[in-house]
Amino acid sequence: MSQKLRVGVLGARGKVGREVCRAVEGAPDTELVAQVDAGDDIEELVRAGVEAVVDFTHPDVVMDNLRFCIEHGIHAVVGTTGFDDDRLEQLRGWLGDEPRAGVLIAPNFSIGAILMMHFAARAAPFFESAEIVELHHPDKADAPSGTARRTAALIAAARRDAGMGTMPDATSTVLDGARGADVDGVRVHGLRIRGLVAHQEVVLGGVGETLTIRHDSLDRASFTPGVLTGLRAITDHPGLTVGLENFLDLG
Ligand SMILES: NC(=O)C1=CN([C@@H]2O[C@H](COP(=O)(O)OP(=O)(O)OC[C@H]3O[C@@H](n4cnc5c(N)ncnc54)[C@H](OP(=O)(O)O)[C@@H]3O)[C@@H](O)[C@H]2O)C=CC1
Ligand SMILES: O=C(O)C1=N[C@H](C(=O)O)C[C@H](O)C1
Repeated sequence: MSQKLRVGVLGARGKVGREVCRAVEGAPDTELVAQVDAGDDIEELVRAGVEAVVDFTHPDVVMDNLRFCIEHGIHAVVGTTGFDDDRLEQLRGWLGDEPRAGVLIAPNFSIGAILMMHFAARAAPFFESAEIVELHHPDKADAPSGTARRTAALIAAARRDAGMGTMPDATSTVLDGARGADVDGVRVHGLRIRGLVAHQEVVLGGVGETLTIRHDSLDRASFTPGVLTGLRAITDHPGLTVGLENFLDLG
């Protein structure tokens, strides 16, 4: 076997970070050489000779972490949410025209969730209506979820490509928020319920029928096979990649 990839985890003591550390330690081709959490010194990544980091921290700190990694030529596989177009553009600027590092931003690393998004985009042109319900644990940092925002963007693009207009909705809303958030013209509804992990339904509707596509992450271990896939691919993909589906063959 060739040398193992030297991996550092940012957010190592967090809910997902802990699972990622376990997975990196357990895989035959990766080696966990640094664990960094809030209050630790990020320079530890350099001291430990990290080649690629995994970041599951917080939307407020992830950009500083990535700037450090890019400046030091360290590849990054990022699960942390909060990436809008402005942030992606900023990352492209830091990476420059001849990037040394690869950065993967993935709104969701679970294979089922990626397929759910893929199927929703494929189905969207066939239905007049489409709305998203995302359901998460109440300790989640942000709403709507990164997955819901990405799904809405994919559905909106599929509808645009198919020449579809706005969705039917004659409601006059009497209470703010009653119809959820408008993300690229797609309504997104968020639930925060103790006991849940990460779940999403896409409800599509046409004349006399509905199609519901649902995904459930029942355990945070669901994110780790995708993280390992990202680590194995990122060293050969300098520059910015958005979405793990770019490293999977979805047919
Ligand atoms: N893309 C995907 O597949 C998934 C993405 N996520 C996203 O990942 C992020 C983390 O989620 P989750 O694990 O549930 O959150 P947690 O709050 O459980 O974990 C985040 C960890 O990062 C630590 N942290 C804060 N600041 C820094 C810093 N500057 N450097 C290093 N570590 C830091 C936190 O410490 P402290 O608590 O002391 O602040 C905490 O231990 C969220 O944005 C979430 O939405 C989650 C699941 C899947
Ligand atoms: O915070 C979480 O838990 C999750 N965050 C990601 C998101 O915002 O989409 C991925 C998954 O839904 C779990």
